[in-house]
Amino acid sequence: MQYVSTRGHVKPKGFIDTVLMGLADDGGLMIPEQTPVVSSEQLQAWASLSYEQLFLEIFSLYINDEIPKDELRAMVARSYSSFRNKEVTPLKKVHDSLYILELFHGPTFAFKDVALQFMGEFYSYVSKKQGEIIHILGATSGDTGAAAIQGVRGKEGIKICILHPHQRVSKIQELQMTTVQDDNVLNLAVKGNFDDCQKIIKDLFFDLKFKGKHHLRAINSINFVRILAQTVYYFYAYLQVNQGNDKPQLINFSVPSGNFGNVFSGYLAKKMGLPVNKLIIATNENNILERFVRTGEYKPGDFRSTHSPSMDIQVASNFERYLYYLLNEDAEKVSAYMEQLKSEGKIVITGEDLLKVQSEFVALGATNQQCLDLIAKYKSEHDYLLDPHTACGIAAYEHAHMDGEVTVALATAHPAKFDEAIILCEIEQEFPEEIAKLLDQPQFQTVVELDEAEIVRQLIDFYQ
Ligand SMILES: Cc1ncc(COP(=O)(O)O)c(C=O)c1O
Ligand SMILES: N[C@@H](CCOP(=O)(O)O)C(=O)O
Repeated sequence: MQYVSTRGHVKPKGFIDTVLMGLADDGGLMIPEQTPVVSSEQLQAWASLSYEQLFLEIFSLYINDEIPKDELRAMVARSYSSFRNKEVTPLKKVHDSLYILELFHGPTFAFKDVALQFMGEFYSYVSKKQGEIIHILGATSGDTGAAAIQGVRGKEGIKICILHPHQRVSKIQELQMTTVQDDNVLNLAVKGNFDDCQKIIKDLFFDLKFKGKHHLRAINSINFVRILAQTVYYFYAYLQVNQGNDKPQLINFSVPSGNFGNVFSGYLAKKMGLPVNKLIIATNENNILERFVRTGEYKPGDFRSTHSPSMDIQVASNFERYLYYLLNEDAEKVSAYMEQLKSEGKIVITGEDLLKVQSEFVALGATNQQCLDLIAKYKSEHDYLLDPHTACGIAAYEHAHMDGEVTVALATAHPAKFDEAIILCEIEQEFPEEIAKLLDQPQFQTVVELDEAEIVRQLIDFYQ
């Protein structure tokens, strides 16, 4: 399996080189040259596998044996040994048509742990085996940063710098990142929003001289391995829902979305042959994706701070990967569209292409009030406490009226991370011990202006 760029100007690369490259050198995103397809017989044969075994089967379709099987198995076992539930991503039945896939049982209580625990192992492996210098640079709206730091803290040969928007993440997210004292961790709190942070890191990754000189590596979902690791739980959920069914059912997934990484993993799983009906894209009031699915116009709007801060994102970086497939893998067309987005501030998809989008996705941008109402409703009707991101997912599911079909709603974070919203619903929750103990710890972070030159100075100082 070789990997190419959505913009067509990167020579095909193997798996490890693709992960190390992160953002494609031509500014695009790396994707597999062909998508491996899993037959229905193969899928059935996977039904009895554990999460870790399923991970190995799916990864073996993509990694060309570049990591010996026994080493990969050990990396996967270590990655998921830190999860509090042995199923890794357990599925809870709400009623016959709705299941909740809990993705928050990892060390930092959000779905990012599923991929980033493995990425920590991966970077450690290439650092030791290949002597690669690993200087991670990432941007976060709160969860990726915490999970990435947890995945590599204290690991030899690795340094990590995370940019987060100052005072725009939840208190627990901030504590998860900034109470880590290991020398290989730097937190820069940027006086801007997540889109600003993401733009800065993308600019730096695209400066190939700077990237090469400082050995920059990506942990955001611009990195294909993040996408791939996230496909595993779509397969796992499908197999769990259909366990023992003679006639396996097509299912819908409702996915709280921001950077479009999680839902793109679902799209990839579907491309690989997973019987998925609709992918429901749930956003908050930063509803660029909803507007895109409804009208075909992809146009970043005004940034809003909401009760689901991790999804306070206007520029969805993985949208480009979807565009590539929508445009029949025509890299020249993708490049032209991305150029247009830069120069005119929007892209418009029309005609057959728009119908195709609408046949694959349903989308809703939940308002702040809808989000809070859903949290209160599920607590009182189902005694289930949703976090505000998951609540947007459930709001989108209810709006889509998928009655009579089976939908799996992805629970992307634990409510304890977002008590600010839970309190507004007049609900008191008990914090898990791992979260409660963060509250009285000292914090380490450097607050910086939204100034790329200043951020670069901080990075050079840290990486040397
Ligand atoms: C809790 C939570 N839910 C949903 C999302 C959105 O996921 P994605 O960016 O993959 O669309 C994020 C952040 O990305 C998140 O942290
Ligand atoms: N919500 C994310 C934003 C970054 O997304 P990523 O999937 O590209 O890492 C976060 O919590 O940081």
